[in-house]
Amino acid sequence: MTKRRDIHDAWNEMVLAWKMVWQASHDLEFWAAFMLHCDRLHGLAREQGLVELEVALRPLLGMLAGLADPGEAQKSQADLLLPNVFAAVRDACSLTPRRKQSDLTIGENEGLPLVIVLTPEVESMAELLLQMENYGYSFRVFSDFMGGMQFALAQRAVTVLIDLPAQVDLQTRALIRQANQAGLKWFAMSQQGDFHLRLQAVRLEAQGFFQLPLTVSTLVDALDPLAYPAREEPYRVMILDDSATVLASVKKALEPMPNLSLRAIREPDRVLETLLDFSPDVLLLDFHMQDCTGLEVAKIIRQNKAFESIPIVYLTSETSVEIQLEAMRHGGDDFLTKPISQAQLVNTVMAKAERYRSLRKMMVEDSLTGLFNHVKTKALLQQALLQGERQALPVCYAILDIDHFKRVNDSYGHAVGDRVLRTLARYLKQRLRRSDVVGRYGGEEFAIVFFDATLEQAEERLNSIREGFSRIYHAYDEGIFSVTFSAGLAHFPAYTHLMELMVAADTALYAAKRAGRNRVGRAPAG
Ligand SMILES: Nc1nc2c(ncn2[C@@H]2O[C@H](COP(=O)(O)OP(=O)(O)OP(=O)(O)O)[C@@H](O)[C@H]2O)c(=O)[nH]1
Repeated sequence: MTKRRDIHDAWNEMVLAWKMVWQASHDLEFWAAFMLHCDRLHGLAREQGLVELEVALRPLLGMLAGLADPGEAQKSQADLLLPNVFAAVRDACSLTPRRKQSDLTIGENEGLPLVIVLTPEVESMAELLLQMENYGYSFRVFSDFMGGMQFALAQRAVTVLIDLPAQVDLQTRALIRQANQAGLKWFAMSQQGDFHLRLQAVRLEAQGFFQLPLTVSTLVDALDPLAYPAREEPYRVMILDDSATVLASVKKALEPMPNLSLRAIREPDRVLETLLDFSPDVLLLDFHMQDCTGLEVAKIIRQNKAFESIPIVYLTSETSVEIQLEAMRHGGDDFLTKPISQAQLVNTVMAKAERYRSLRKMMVEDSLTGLFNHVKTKALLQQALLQGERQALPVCYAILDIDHFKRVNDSYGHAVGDRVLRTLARYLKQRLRRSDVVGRYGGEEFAIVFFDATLEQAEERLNSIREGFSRIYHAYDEGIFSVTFSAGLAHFPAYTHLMELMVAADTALYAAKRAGRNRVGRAPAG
């Protein structure tokens, strides 16, 4: 994204120094360190003839030069000046010059979900939006609401954030109506959070309301479902019935259902292979077939550990309660008595499938972060290794551990610690490919499986994630802080067995910790 790496790096260091000031604005030493970084950036700007950046830095340097007894007032003053510097840095580093049509541009990357912000207070958004860039969004901020909305519509923005004035004027109403008509989702934001304004936002069909100042986590929580909608796979329903008439009527009832995929078979001896291949969320099973009973088929299915919890619903004309109870004792979950009403069939199938899905989700997901849990991550790593071996493709495995996480809990509280874990989880998911596996290994440890990636590719990706994550601010009651992580990386085929690979990554992680943390360690070639 940048062609002036040194400017970019100097700015990042300046931001890190600023964070220290933010946390202790009375500490002169932190101010002095911050000033050194400002000086350095200024020097680079002069060397490279970046006049805009030089000019933007001048008031800040002037203020810092006269600093004697710093505190909150000086912090606020610098807070006002920094967005200008930031905008000039962006201009200097941008591959393409900043387009004049928007007042502030964050994230030039093509393909990133675009968010448009309409606000008269353009500069006040700069820091927040810089943070959001780390989460994979690109932003345009407009003070001209009309121009901004046109841009949003033309560029198919994911959403628009509109700074609502206390009295929503006619022009803003017209713009909002235009967005609603085009199906463009928008959020209201305002310094005020009074009932009257919230009511107006609701009536104007806002997706949500943000009271300013806005935190990164609130914004990401609201934007993620729009930008990255969860891909809900259709429920898979399998039916085994030797009657063509029953199959036809079940198909007629279920096939038009959206979000449902049906697989029908008539031969009992194909049941195991079809279960394996189709992996249904519910099985409809004929109770009386020519060659065997449904009860016998259910027993065969339940002998197999992989299928022991699939819901089985019998289709039967059997009305004897005793026989039905006997069948339930042997692995059945429900009965549908023929002739089956369409509504009853659809309701039963959906209820069973939904419950089975959420049960399976609970079994594989970590409840805090929504990532795969330890057991599932390990199983997926094993699967990736087998696939890598079959297809002669490299597989990398990384274990990540947040640095000094105990201090985060001790200094800011367990709840803030939990939020950091969730932030890292979300950040990892956003920055990795869909084909990569991300899991929470336990505590403050995470694991990644990079499929079909060389050690160099995985290391580069991991380092970029590590740097990005270290730039994210985490908020607590009284300010902000940042954290880093260390990682250990090992790869297949250098390590062919699961345990060898995991131990190698673990050893590399501890070497990275010993070497000073905030780095990626590589396991030796094996
Ligand atoms: N908030 C929160 N903390 C957790 C969770 N699981 C583990 N922890 C904490 O994570 C911390 C891990 O601390 P240590 O193993 O000493 O390591 P560290 O402080 O990260 O230090 P290094 O790994 O050596 O950089 C402990 O304080 C645990 O209580 C969790 O789910 N939520």
